[in-house]
Amino acid sequence: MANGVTLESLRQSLIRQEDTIIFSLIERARFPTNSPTYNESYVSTPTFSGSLVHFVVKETEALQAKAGRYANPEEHPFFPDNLPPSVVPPYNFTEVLHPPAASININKDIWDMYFKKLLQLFAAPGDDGIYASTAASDLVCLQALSRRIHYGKLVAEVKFRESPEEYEPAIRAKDRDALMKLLTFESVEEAVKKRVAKKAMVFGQEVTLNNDDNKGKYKVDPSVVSRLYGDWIIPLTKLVQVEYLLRRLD
Ligand SMILES: O=C(O)C(=O)C[C@]1(C(=O)O)C=C[C@@H](O)C=C1
Repeated sequence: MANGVTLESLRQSLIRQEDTIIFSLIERARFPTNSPTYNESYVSTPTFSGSLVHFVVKETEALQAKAGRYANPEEHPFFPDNLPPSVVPPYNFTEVLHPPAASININKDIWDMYFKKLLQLFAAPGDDGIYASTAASDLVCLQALSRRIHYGKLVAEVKFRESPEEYEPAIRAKDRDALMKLLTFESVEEAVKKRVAKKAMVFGQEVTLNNDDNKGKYKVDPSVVSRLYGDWIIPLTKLVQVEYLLRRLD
């Protein structure tokens, strides 16, 4: 494969990204749900009105755009409209993806999934007033999830290059179901779900000098992490793969 990218190397990266995602969930779980962070009338300035989390993500993305973050094809902003240009020298990222990939950004779905489904599964109900830090940890979670899910573009490219003759008829027929079948490896998905639960146990345990303390107490419920992957993260990664493949022959 050109550029040294293989399905195996991409899977290794997805495995490493599990660590980032699980640590980000553990950090967010330090805070209770803190619902005022998501109140649409919390911030009102002459140039912005909306929730605190929206404000923090939008303003942070503007700064990171200036620092060149979104010149990297692996990064996708949640609020792409009116982002300022980069002020840093351009880096020549190797082009692995087919150019229409750039039009795929499912962060809106990721945003909705995170706030409507995921958050209440791992943040305890309550309000401690620490809203700015809560929003900052939400941003870290969202960026880690977005990076992982959009990695589907690379995974799909490699799968296509490995067997174009299998994918081309389904792409031409715009047959989403056939593409979904071709790109699915159930045994890999099962391994991912088991591994992330195990990582949540290891990373989220209380570490004490007395081995017997806190047995079975985790900072984020391992079965919830497994469910986040099985019900949302993997399906959205597969959705990105289908979207990418549908444009692969454009
Ligand atoms: O490893 C792959 O082949 C992927 O496409 C990644 C992934 C995942 O999201 O973890 C998605 C679809 C496959 O069924 C297995 C795993």
